[in-house]
Amino acid sequence: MSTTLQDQSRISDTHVAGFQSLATPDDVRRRLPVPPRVEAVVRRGREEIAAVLSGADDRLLVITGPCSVHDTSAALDYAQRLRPLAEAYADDLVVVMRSYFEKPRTTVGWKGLINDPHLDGSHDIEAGLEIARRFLIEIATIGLPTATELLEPITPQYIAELISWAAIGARTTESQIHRQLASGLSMPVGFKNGTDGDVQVAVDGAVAARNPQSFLGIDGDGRAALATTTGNPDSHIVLRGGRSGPNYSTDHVAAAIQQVSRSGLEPYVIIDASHANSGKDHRRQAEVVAQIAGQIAAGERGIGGVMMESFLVGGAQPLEVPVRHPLVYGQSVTDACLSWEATAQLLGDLAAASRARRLV
Ligand SMILES: O=C[C@H](O)[C@H](O)COP(=O)(O)O
Ligand SMILES: C=C(OP(=O)(O)O)C(=O)O
Repeated sequence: MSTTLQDQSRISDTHVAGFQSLATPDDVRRRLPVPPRVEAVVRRGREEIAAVLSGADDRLLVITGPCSVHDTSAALDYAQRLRPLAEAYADDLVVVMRSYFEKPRTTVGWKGLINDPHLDGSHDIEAGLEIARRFLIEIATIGLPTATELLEPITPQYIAELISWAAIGARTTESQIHRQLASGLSMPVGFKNGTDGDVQVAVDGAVAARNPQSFLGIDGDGRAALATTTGNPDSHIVLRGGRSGPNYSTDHVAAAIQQVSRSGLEPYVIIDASHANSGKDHRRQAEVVAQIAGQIAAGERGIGGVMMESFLVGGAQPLEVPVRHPLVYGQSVTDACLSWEATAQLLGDLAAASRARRLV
């Protein structure tokens, strides 16, 4: 821990136990550079997602993967299984792997692999940033674009260049910091509706992100910097349900499309089948995906994408930090996930729905 002028003051940081300097974003990027194949996968992913969400590509975006990555080997195993299906359904689906390292908590809990990569409360964030970056390179090397939630305004400097789709989550969608951040990001960004179910905050977030912004950030050297952005043309909204209930029904989708259109956004939404749309019940999530597939097959063009929380083993297991007992391989330690078998079936159903939509 370093000693600073602030440490010598008795009125500053009275509730701070310490600061620890980290490697700068440029240090980490130099240690783990982007290979040309990875750059091509990230770029293609971004372009295809943007094309789907602007109506230029009539396929369906499917974002699928674990609620959180806690064991990179199991998540790589998932990616190896997902890749052949992504290829098989490439005429109908743009498949992107959920690779979530930052978990927003309702109150407290494990905050993800970047914050606590050893799952022991040591909060080795420097290691977490490198593990996340290495993992994203590995997934892109397999040939899959990745999706993540960006929760902290500083982490993007370390990992964002490897990501093809980003979410601003339900708990931060109304935050000016996150809207400003999204305005400078290089990939399409989805704003979730609020935890109370309010869709307008997501629409407002997407509009704010399309505009140029000036705000406080850090540069590649880790120094405080004035960041000026040009605005992100590929911001959109994600329906995830809320305390007021689910919002994936035909009526909810029609209302949301009207709402985004009124604000000047393209008439497309992504639907998250998990979270408050499924009550975090993975069995219910499968029913929600099936219902959404039905809407798509019936010709609903406003559904640009579907998100599924999915891992190798269905459900979720409790996580005690530090971990004292072996964890079930390939099972979520945060929200309940669809099993691999259920996911494979649903990917086929969504591909069939996307095909059917072209004929309506
Ligand atoms: O997706 C994950 C969770 O829904 C979110 O992080 C909140 O989790 P919590 O309510 O268990 O804290
Ligand atoms: C936390 C998540 O979602 P939401 O912001 O919708 O709760 C998530 O997708 O992991």
